Amino acid sequence: MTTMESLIGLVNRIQRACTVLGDYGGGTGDNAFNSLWEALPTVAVVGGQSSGKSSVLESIVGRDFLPRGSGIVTRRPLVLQLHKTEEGTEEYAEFLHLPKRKFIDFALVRKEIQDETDRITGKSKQISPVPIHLSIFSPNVVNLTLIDLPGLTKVAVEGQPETIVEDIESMVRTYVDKPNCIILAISPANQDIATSDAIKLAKEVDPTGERTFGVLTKLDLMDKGTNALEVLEGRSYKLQHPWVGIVNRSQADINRNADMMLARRKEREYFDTSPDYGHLASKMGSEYLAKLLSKHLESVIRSRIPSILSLINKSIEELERELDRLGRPVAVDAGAQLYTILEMCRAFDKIFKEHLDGGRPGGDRIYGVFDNQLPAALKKLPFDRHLSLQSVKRIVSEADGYQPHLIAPEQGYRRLIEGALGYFRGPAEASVDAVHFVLKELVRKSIAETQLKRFPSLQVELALAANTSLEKFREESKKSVIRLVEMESAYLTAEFFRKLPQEMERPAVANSKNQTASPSPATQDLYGDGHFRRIASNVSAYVGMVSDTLRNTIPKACVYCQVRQAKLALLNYFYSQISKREGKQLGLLLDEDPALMGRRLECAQRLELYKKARDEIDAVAWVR
Ligand SMILES: Nc1nc2c(ncn2[C@@H]2O[C@H](COP(=O)(O)OP(=O)(O)OP(=O)(O)O)[C@@H](O)[C@H]2O)c(=O)[nH]1
Repeated sequence: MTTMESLIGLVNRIQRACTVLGDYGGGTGDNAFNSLWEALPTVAVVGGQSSGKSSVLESIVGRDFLPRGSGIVTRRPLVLQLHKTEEGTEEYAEFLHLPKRKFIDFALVRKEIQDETDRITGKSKQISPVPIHLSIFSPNVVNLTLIDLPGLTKVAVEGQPETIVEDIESMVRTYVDKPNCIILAISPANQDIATSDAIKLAKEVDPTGERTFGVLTKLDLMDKGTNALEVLEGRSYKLQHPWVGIVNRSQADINRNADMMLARRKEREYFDTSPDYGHLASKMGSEYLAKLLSKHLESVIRSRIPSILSLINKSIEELERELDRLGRPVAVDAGAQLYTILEMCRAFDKIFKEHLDGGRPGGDRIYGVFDNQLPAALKKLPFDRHLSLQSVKRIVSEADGYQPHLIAPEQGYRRLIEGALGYFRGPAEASVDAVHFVLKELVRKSIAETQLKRFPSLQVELALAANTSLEKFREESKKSVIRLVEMESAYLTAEFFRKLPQEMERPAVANSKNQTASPSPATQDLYGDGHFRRIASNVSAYVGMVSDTLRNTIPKACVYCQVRQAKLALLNYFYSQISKREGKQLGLLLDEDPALMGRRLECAQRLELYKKARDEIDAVAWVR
């Protein structure tokens, strides 16, 4: 195999693989991947209707094989891959959509193109961007790939949708817009070149004429006494590549079923004997055009190989990264499935702990509960109201009953304190709830940060089990903090009250330093408002002390019962559930989101294509 054959062949193989993956030049563009196709040099045949596109293609191939008829015959792109074979070998054609079937009879090729067109577009005369791939193996061709596109029209005819004119143009544009597309612009010589659809479009997308090959057909149909030298010698419209004139079979030849090889010979003769074009004869005709294109395509491919390779390498990296993210496909046997599940649980557990212990955010919010929420709630408790003068008087006298207290209202103190301590339940329970919600949120977050999102059923089940555990921890924690509050009511710190008389007298002592003779104010208004105010302030001081204690002990209870338990045993409940499952049920847990499975498959296929392409390029690119 020569370099030329292998380079064009390589691009052919990559193009075919792209089509299999639904990634083709005229594609819909909703493809998230870089289109490899777009990086590949292609030759697109464009021209107005009846400009002679089919005829040019057929004479390049040397066979009749394209559908003919009135209206828009080419309604899907035809990717025509020509492979030169050894002299004397049999010619045959093959379609990508019918692998393993060799077409020897080219009339059947024509029929298959028609049928395959209709298969996608229906008989509706609609057009479709999905290409048909046809390979022709023949000693009479050069290695070349051409894409035949629907002919540009100006008006819709019988039964065609109104939009057909624009539809065709935009389909053709998706090909010729690409900087890697070589444009084979077909114009008939018996028409003013200024009105050529092909040249109009080429001018727009390739103003410098670098990638446009101008082809002039129907030279034989020009009016007697006129010639196309202005065009062919590049004066009418200048292109970087020389114009090629062509003489195809006439309609009469076609009707007569004139042989293609004979037509080629007649074309040769036409130029060789032409008084107008004799001096250009060696650079005219369909055979010359085919060789010219083949050589050009090969050199373009060669020059693009580094950029194609770098695109392929970049895509391979992207795909591998995406596959890593999507995860490997799930194992089928129960043991491996259980292993996969446990592995994911471990990963989840690790991430969850990192959120709590630091390294990942979120655990600090629990400290926020203890440092802000709890102290603020404690501060807001309505002790002022509970210990207002009125309320203290009422509670103390109710506690005294018919016998007012003599010195200190023992019962009154108890009732006031017990009443006040009841208020601590609220903030205690609220702290437990707040910690619970932080933990729950961290479970959610941790799940999102693992592979678990791949498996919706497993994810739901695990979240459910984790939350059930958290709920249990919350209950325990509530019991504990309530117990802390109740313990404070159950036994009051006697020492505090033993100290009281001294403290009551402290202001008096202080006073006595200055006014030695005056009696202590404490004794003065023993049963007046001052007495009750003092009781209120004593109770308030005691309650403040309890509040300080609880501010320290409630967090300990929450951490002990909830946070520590979550770290130790969050998934225990899940594990006990899982161990009861049979193999089949395990498999169900690992049911993946179908969209995700599809995506993985797509990535894997594409990765394989790109890797194969890379290997092939490596194998041929440096052969000289
Ligand atoms: N005499 C002569 N007739 C030609 C030449 N090229 C094409 N024709 C005729 O022009 C008509 C249209 O040619 P096609 O090759 O079918 O043109 P097309 O651009 O493929 O047409 P659509 O597929 O309908 O868009 C046919 O009858 C051909 O025989 C030529 O160089 N000389």
